[in-house]
Amino acid sequence: MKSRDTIVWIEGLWKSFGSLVVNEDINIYINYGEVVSVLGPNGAGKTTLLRQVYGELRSDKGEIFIMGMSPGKARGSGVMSVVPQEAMPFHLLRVAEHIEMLVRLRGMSKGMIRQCVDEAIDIVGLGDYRNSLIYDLSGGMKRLVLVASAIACRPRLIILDEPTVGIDAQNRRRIWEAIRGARDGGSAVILTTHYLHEAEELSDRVYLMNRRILMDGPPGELRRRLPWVEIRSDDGAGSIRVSWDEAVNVINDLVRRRVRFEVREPSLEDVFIEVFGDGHEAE
Ligand SMILES: Nc1ncnc2c1ncn2[C@@H]1O[C@H](COP(=O)(O)OP(=O)(O)OP(=O)(O)O)[C@@H](O)[C@H]1O
Repeated sequence: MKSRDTIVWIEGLWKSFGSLVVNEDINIYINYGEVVSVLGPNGAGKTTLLRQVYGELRSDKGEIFIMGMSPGKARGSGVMSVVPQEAMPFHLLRVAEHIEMLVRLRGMSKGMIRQCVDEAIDIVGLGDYRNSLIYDLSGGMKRLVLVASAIACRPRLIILDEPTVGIDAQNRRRIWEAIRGARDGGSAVILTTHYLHEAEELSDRVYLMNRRILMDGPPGELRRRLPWVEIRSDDGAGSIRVSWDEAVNVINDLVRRRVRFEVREPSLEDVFIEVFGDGHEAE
């Protein structure tokens, strides 16, 4: 619901390319201090949606307000930052120079820049590479430079389109920490990812979309909408999915027969498969 805490308000948004409708009647809100993930299969229209939020694409119909401003105005006033899908940093700059340049472009006052550039470098763990030429960094480290540039000096809204694609586990965790830190500092973060475990770890709320929004809510709430629990036992029965009520009887029986077993609750990936089918590319 829209409230005093709402920073992004999207209502009745439509976008087509020729005859292809990519976003259909999208309604989304994001509050300060919230991480919101937009999830869906390839071609679901996630990037197209984000491009409208950061003012790179014009919507056909509907409204987007960011702190009460149009996306173009919000971008011009420096309240948001973005890491677009497949973005590359400027290769001929050094790490600290890159972050500083992007922060300056957002109009930060000079006195504060040094401190928040250093803070961002620390958060993503690039301290040893502060003065390295970006050209010489690995692909994953270049991604860290982009994320550091986006979170530095805490813009009110941070937009990240698949920020961890192709990133190793250690650097992925650094990006997660950066996102959590931004959230804890009061920024709103909107991101897309195909890594459902990542969405589950990070998000306060998720939107599942395929052209239009099909489901939304906190990950825990969406998981609880699946009416089963999975029990894997060593007695040859393999895995079975039973209702929560039945689970009590099954588990009592396994305990009585001294059979080893594991219980698995539904994950966000199970929700995704339920909504979109199992031909998706989630990890
Ligand atoms: N500029 C464009 N012109 C024409 N069609 C486009 C354009 N941009 C995107 N599309 C089409 O719109 C649809 C949605 O694309 P979009 O990139 O928004 O999906 P996505 O959910 O971000 O996909 P992915 O998960 O693969 O990144 C696709 O069918 C794509 O081919």
